[in-house]
Amino acid sequence: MSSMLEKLRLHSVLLALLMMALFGCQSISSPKEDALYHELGGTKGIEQIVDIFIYEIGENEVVVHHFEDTDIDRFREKQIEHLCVLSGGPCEYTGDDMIESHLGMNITETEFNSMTNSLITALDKAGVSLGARNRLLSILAAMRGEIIYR
Ligand code: HEM
Repeated sequence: MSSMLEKLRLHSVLLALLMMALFGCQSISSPKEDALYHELGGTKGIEQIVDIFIYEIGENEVVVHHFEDTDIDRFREKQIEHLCVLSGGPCEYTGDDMIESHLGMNITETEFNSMTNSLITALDKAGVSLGARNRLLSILAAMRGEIIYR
């Protein structure tokens, strides 16, 4: 009985290896893991989104005062990495976590919503589809509690 089980186990391992050789590892684990990353236009697209987003923040009177002492080059780099990772792209986020990044800012709900609107404008201007935009926004909305009133 146990050798039968061992044979079965061996067969499934061999089958999995065969599938991996035929289709690649990704298609077995999760075929669409990086779909959002591609819908945002990959790294080039995300860079463009973040550049427009930074411009929109500069035009946003509700939130811009928070950025008075911010190193914008670092902010740009960390935003690009962050959006890349959140959308399933092949990147590494090297910035601070969300609580730490916004500590002492006492960001209000109104400010959070206004910042989200600036991002929506940026996604719109970059030509991101409504579906991809909404998927990204729902990922970001989940971080709200880590960001406001810190
Ligand atoms: C879901 C919403 C948000 C996300 C995902 C997010 C993400 C980030 C990231 C990745 C960084 C870089 C961290 C680092 O430098 O290591 C950052 C920094 C920063 N964020 Fe946010 N943020 C959000 C909302 C907001 C809001 C609503 C405001 C202000 C109203 C804000 C203001 C800032 C500022 C000023 C910095 C730079 C801090 C510094 O100068 O060191 N963020 N954020």
